[in-house]
Amino acid sequence: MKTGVLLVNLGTPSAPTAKAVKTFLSQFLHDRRVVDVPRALWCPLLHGIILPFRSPRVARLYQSIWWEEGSPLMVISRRQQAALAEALNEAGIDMPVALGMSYGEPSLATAWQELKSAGVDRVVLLPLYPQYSVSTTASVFDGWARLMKKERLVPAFRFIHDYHDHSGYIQALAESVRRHWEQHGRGELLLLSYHGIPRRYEDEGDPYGQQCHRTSELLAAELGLERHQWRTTFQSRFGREEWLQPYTDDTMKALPGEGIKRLDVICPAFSADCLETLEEIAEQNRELFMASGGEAYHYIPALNDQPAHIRMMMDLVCRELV
Ligand SMILES: C=CC1=C(C)c2cc3[nH]c(cc4nc(cc5[nH]c(cc1n2)c(C)c5CCC(=O)O)C(CCC(=O)O)=C4C)c(C)c3C=C
Ligand SMILES: [Fe+2]
Ligand SMILES: [Fe+2]
Repeated sequence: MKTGVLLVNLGTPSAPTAKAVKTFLSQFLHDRRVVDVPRALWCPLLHGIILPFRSPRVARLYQSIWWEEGSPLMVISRRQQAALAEALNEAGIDMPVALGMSYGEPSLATAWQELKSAGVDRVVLLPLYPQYSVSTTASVFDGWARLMKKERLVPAFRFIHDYHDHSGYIQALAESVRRHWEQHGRGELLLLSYHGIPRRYEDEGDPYGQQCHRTSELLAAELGLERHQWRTTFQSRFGREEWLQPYTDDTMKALPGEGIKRLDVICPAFSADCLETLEEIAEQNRELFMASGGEAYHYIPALNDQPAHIRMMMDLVCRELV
């Protein structure tokens, strides 16, 4: 059998324009794993208010972080794909690596066609979400299952569920923080900000929040931090419902009043930098912290295509070869 790797991430608009953002948001926000409100209530709100008003506003945000080669999330994902393929090749492992996105292009279908053309009949699916969530990981599984419905011969496959406590992941994060401290000095607090989910999803069994807290504990232990030197928060709230707490933005406003003026922020749930880290954390939240009396604010980049991150991906994938 020939095994191939399918790296999956969320996806991103094809251009920083209102039209492209609307297309992307429409596909994303129609996914019942992401928004589970009954369609009769959700669709009028989505089509009447959210898509027309949010798309131009969010397009301006994408413009502020867009790179010459494209959306940071896409550019970094392609680099990860190339780096993993090279690492496998150097190790003498013949395993094609494809990239598929849950929303937009390259789709899972495009990625699967690439693997099929390379003669792959066994697939290791690696959703690049360290912490399992119904809104991300389960949605990758749905996308794969939908695709497989069209196949007569379903390939053998393995699905990497999560890696929130994988030692290579924790060490890669720790290495990144230490390197940052060596280059920029050390803040009084390390804030670990994770993408949020509605609190209700957790109440209904999503282990995401618990896995985020476990990642934080393991990283803090690896760095030898005392309990008052790190904190976990949740960002990127959407809609009126309660999401996982404490909220990142409220924490930013409160920290200087608690005497914390120098802050380091890392976003462990994002395997690649994107709008939610480069704009929301590195820009918007910096402004909140500084306007509330903060003096120094450093965003520590996502693991992206750092060698330690690629080594971790290789380990995750190679474990599935047995
Ligand atoms: C509608 C509710 C949302 C849930 C639940 C959600 C969960 C979730 N998302 C990520 C990672 C990413 N989110 C990104 C963008 C993004 N997320 C939402 C909403 C929810 N996310 C929206 C509406 C958007 C689009 C931007 C916006 O309109 O604000 C991205 C991609 C960013 C990019 O650069 O293109 C990522 C990655 C996780 C990990 C997660 C739950 C665990
Ligand atoms: Fe709709
Ligand atoms: Fe999101």
